[in-house]
Amino acid sequence: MAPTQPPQDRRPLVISGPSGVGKGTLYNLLFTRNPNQFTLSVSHTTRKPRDGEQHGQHYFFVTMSEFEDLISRDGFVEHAQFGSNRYGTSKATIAEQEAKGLVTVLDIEMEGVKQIKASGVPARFVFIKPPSWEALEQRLRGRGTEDEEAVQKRLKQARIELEYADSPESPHDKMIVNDDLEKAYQELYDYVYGQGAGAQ
Ligand SMILES: Nc1ncnc2c1ncn2[C@@H]1O[C@H](COP(=O)(O)OP(=O)(O)OP(=O)(O)O)[C@@H](O)[C@H]1O
Repeated sequence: MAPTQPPQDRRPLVISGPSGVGKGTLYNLLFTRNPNQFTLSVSHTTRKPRDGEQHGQHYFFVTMSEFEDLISRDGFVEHAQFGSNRYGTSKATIAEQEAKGLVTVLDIEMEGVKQIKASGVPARFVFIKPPSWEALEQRLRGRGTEDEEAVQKRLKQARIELEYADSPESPHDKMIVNDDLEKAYQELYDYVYGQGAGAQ
């Protein structure tokens, strides 16, 4: 039987790793097999909503001045700029989910991980690794969501992320190689619920 209670350790779970390694696949398994215990963090962004995107579900869509106001009030655990748009995870968002008894999962890239670590906000850091470089390339291409230029960009960034994860500055509490999906899930589950929990 899957546990009906969230893990005892309710600190936010920061999941990072190169694009295409299977982060989303793994935490979505965690969510569906253990319902009502986890929640994926909803970010703030200054970019415009795309068709079908809902405020509060996909993102909190805010203006640049609202975003900057929140930065000045130290309201983010991490924030970044991509192109002309800003993205961030607010402290209030995490606190609201914690108050509901849920564990917040943050799917964050390397710079965000560094900021969260530096902020001192309590969190658990998990890094997902590919079994090999070739496997990562295959997964990124196989997913079919990016054109070749975007694949190359993601692979370049992947090298940087993997080097950082293996460096002494790496803040990760747990590294999981996502080779066999069920094995990787079991490792994630055991870490999240405590040693030897035994995935259902
Ligand atoms: N263990 C696995 N073995 C083989 N394929 C896998 C495995 N885990 C995930 N995949 C596949 O790899 C692809 C990338 O997975 P996913 O989209 O979850 O990656 P991601 O790390 O969340 O990427 P991004 O950071 O770009 O959102 C998907 O097509 C997924 O089905």
